[in-house]
Amino acid sequence: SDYFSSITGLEQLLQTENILMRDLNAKLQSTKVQLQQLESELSAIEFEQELALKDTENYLTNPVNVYRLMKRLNTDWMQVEGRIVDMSHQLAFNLSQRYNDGLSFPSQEDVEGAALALVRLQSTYKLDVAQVAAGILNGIKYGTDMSWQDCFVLGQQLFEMEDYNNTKVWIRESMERLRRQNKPKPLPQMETLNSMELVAKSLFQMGDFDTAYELSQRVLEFDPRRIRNWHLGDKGAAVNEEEEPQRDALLPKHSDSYSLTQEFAHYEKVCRGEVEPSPAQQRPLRCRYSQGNHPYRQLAPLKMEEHSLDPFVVTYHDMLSPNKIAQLREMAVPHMRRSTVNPLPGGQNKKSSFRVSKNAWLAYETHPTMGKMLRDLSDTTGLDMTYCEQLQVANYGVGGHYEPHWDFFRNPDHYPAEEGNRIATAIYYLSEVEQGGATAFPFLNFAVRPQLGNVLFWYNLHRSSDMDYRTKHAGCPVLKGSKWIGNVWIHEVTQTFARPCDVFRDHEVSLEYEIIK
Ligand SMILES: O=C(O)CCC(=O)C(=O)O
Ligand SMILES: [Fe+2]
Repeated sequence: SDYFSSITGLEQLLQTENILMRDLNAKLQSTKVQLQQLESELSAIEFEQELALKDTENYLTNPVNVYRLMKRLNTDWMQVEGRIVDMSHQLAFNLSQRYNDGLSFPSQEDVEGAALALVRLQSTYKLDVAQVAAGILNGIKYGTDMSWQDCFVLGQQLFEMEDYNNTKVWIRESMERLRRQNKPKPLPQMETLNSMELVAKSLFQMGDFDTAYELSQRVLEFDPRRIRNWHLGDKGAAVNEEEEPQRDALLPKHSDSYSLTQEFAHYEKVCRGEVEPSPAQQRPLRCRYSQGNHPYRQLAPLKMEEHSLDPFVVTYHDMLSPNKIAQLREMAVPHMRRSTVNPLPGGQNKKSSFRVSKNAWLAYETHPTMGKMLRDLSDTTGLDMTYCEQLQVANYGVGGHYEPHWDFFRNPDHYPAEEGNRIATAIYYLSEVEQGGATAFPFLNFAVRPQLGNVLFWYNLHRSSDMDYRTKHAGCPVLKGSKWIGNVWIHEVTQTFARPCDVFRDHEVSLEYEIIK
């Protein structure tokens, strides 16, 4: 499972469908030939029957005809039976067998994850549902239209996830699409009509009369007799209060309280690029050549772009070539697992909708490219790399994201005392992203778009080694494309000379950012 969290799993699913498709096609082709044969045999028999019916007595007094009638019934029809049995064997289509053969299928959790991702994108980027359903993202048409059934199933999924606001939007889009469909509408399967009725009844009970009405009208258009399912006193319509406890509130179950805060709404704005730092913040910022901390950089100076001076957040351009990036990603793919959050050493890692991506940890010693990355970082930042975590390569699929968080640990049990906390973070961008997927700093009012080979670097701690709460950051949801990054977390203890501590505690400026607003 966990196919929805990154692109690598999805490729397997595409492969599964490709195999199923070829399978089904082969079956259809081979049975087509057999069906044609049966048809021609049938018409030969029909011909005989016509002859017989025209003049039955004459027909039956001919010994040849009698013999052939006998033979047809005694053997030919048996063969027909055999052929049909063969055909049904050939047609047998057993998905669970394919599952056991090792083909990948998404689980219920995957389908829910994909639905959640779609809704997350819709809300973060303020997308119009009608446009999403038409395969259009921010004005660019990428995919094919969703059918009314696709939209309905998504609405139903959201209903089961108790996200009622979005249920309504998608069910309405589905009904709108159904209404607009000009060509004759084939009668949907009975299960579809049943589900439509069921959702309509639930919406009715929850007080969303408009959507319920709309839905029931479309059902009745298909099958007017179903009006009887709506008669008063109908068992199906009346739900026993005791069996079905009243739902607390019309708030989506999946949405934790954080996503309802002002702070979160502001973060979404930063992801959409609707805010920018104040002029006072921006004025001192420069793009410049820097010699870093290594004499070699006098010949090949670094291209440094400042995003913020306090806290210090910068981009170093062109730190890794496309070739090396390809190598890294290749090395990571076989080890990619669903990302977890805040693992306590020895504790249970947790999957979470807070962070939807896959990652792999790679040891720097295993490949010269990675060793070189560390040396470059050290030369660039002046930091000592003795205590840094293994390289974490992460991949976000469409809808993948990492909600605002701090990289430092607030609980000292989460890091080894001899290494200290995460003093700095360096993110290598190992891909670009067509739309979305920026690294956002909601308190600093900017977001950095992934650019191949760039490194985003910042200090998580004040010089006094207090935590700098202003460094809260996030990976915005990927709207189109797939995002790859390499995280390097550098720890505090060996940095005495590289970044001498301040005698004064300089952390007051960031304290107010600890509180969620
Ligand atoms: O995906 C991003 O841009 C940020 C990732 C991040 O903050 C992390 O992995 O800690
Ligand atoms: Fe982070």
